[in-house]
Amino acid sequence: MTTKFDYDVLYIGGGHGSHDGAAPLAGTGVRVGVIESGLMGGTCTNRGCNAKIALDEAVKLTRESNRLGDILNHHQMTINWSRNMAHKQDIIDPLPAGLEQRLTSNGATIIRGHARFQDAHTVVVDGKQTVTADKIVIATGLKPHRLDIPGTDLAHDSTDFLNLQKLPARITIIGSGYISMEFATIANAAGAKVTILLHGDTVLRHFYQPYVKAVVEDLKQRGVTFVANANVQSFAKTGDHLEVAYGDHQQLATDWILDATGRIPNLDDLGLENVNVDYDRHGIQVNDHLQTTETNIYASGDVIKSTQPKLTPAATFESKYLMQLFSGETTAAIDFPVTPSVVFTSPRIAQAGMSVDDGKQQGLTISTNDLAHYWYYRIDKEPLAASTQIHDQDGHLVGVTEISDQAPEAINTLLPAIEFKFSPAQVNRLVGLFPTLGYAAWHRA
Ligand SMILES: Cc1cc2nc3c(=O)[nH]c(=O)nc-3n(C[C@H](O)[C@H](O)[C@H](O)COP(=O)(O)OP(=O)(O)OC[C@H]3O[C@@H](n4cnc5c(N)ncnc54)[C@H](O)[C@@H]3O)c2cc1C
Ligand SMILES: NC(=O)c1ccc[n+]([C@@H]2O[C@H](COP(=O)([O-])OP(=O)(O)OC[C@H]3O[C@@H](n4cnc5c(N)ncnc54)[C@H](O)[C@@H]3O)[C@@H](O)[C@H]2O)c1
Repeated sequence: MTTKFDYDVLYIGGGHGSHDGAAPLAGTGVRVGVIESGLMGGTCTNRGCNAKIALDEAVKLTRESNRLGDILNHHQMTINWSRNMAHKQDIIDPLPAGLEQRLTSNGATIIRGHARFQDAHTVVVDGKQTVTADKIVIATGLKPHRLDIPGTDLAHDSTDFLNLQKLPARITIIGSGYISMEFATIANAAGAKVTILLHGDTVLRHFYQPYVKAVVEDLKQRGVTFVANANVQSFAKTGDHLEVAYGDHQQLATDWILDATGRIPNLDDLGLENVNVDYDRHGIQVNDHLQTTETNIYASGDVIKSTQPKLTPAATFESKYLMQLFSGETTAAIDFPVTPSVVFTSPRIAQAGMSVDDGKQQGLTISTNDLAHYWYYRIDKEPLAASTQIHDQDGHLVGVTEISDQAPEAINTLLPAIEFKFSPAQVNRLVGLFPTLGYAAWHRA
C-alpha cells in the first residue's frame, strides 16, 4: 500500500469489529492504526457478554444446586451481590491490556481518543491529533437507545446494571429483548423484585415462542412480573423512590429503572457530514465487501446496517473478512455463515439456521424432543429442556432450537451439520464421546 498516509488501514473503534482482524492484518506487515476512545475490547469485553456471563455463573450454580436439592448437604445457596460483582471485575479487568498487547505485538499502533472525520482519508483525534490513512474502517458499534419521555435521565442502561455495587430491592425494566430477559434473570436470582414493562405483548421476538413462553412462565413463578402493552409515559422521583407512570394512569413504585429498549448506531460526533458515507438510524450502509459509499471507507461489526445479528461472533467474522480483503488474501464478497444466537436466561434458549416458523411454512419436517425426561438431562434434574429440529426433504438438518441450561453447547455442537450440510450418512459416521452433551445433541441431527 501507499506511504502517502500515516497508516494503510485505520480502524475507528477497538471492539471485536476491529481488533480480531486488525491484529493479524498488522502481522502481515500492513501499517495498522486503531483509535479507541474507551477501553480496548469495546462493549462485549468490558460491558457486555463477558461481564454478563461472569455474573450469570452464580445464577446457574444456584439454580442447579437448588434443583439437586437433598443430594447436597447445603443446597439452598444464595448470591452475594457485591462479591459476585467483584468476581466479574476480576475477570474483565485484565482483558483490555491483553488485547492491546496482541495488537501492538503484531505491529499495530493504538491511538487513544475520539475520532472524527475531517475528510475521506483524515480523522482528527480529540480535536487535536490529525491521522491519515489509505483505508478507514468504522467499527464504532451501538449505544443504548433511551426513551424520549419525561424523567428519562432517571433510568439507567446495561452498563450501569453491570456495575451496580448494591442490588436495588425493586428493579423495573422497560423492554423485553435480550438485555431485559438476561438481566431480569440475574436480578431475580439475586433477590430483587423485578417488573418488566413490555412495549407490546411479545418477549424475545426473534426466538421460538413456545420456548420463550416457558422461560417467561418460569420467571413469573420465581416472582418476576410481566406487564404487556405497558405504554410507559414518564419516570419521576418521589421521596426516596422512583415512580413509573404507565398504561391508563397507572403508577409503579420502584428503586431502579433499566431502559432496555434496544441499541442504536453509535455515530456520535463522527464527522460523517465530511465524507460521502450513507447511513440512517439503522446504521452504515455497506456493499457485499463491507465498503461504504465512500470507496476507501469500510464498516465492520454492530454499526453496519444489516440483517445480520448484532453479536460478537458476527463482528469478529466481519473484521476477519476485512483482514483477508486488505491483505490480498481474497477479493470475493463476504459470505456470511450460519450465525447462531442464544439468550442467557435460565434455562437458556439457543438457535441456529432456519426458524421453526419458516420450516413449517416451507412444509419441512419438524420434530421436537422432550429432553427433560431424557436420562442425560435428568442427571441435573432440568425441568425445562426441549429441542426442535427442522430437516429438509433429503434429511439434512437445516435449523434447530433448544431450551435448556446446556442449549448453547448443544447448538454449537450441531452448527457444522447445518453450515456444511452434512448428509444423514455423514452424521451417522460421527462416533462421539459418551456420555456427553455433544453425543446427545448429535443424536438429534
Ligand atoms: C449488555 C450486553 C450483552 C451482550 N451479550 C452478548 C452475548 O452474550 N453474546 C454476543 O455475541 N453478543 C453480545 N452482545 C453484543 C456484543 O457486545 C456486540 O455485538 C459486539 O460488542 C460488537 O462489536 P463492535 O466492535 O461492532 O462494537 P463495540 O464492541 O461496541 O465497539 C465499538 C468501540 O468503538 C469505540 N468508539 C465509538 N466511537 C468512537 C470514536 N468516534 N472514536 C474512537 N472510538 C470510538 C467504542 O468506545 C467501542 O469501544 C451484548 C451487548 C450488550 C450491550
Ligand atoms: N445473548 C446475547 O447475544 C445478547 C445479550 C444482550 C444483548 N445482545 C445484543 O444487544 C442488542 C440490544 O439488546 P436489547 O435487549 O437492548 O435490544 P432488543 O432489540 O433485544 O430488545 C429491545 C426491547 O425494547 C422494546 N422496545 C423498543 N422500543 C420500546 C419503547 N418505545 N417502549 C418500550 N419498549 C420498547 C422492544 O419491544 C424489545 O422488547 C441485541 O439486539 C443483541 O444484538 C445480545
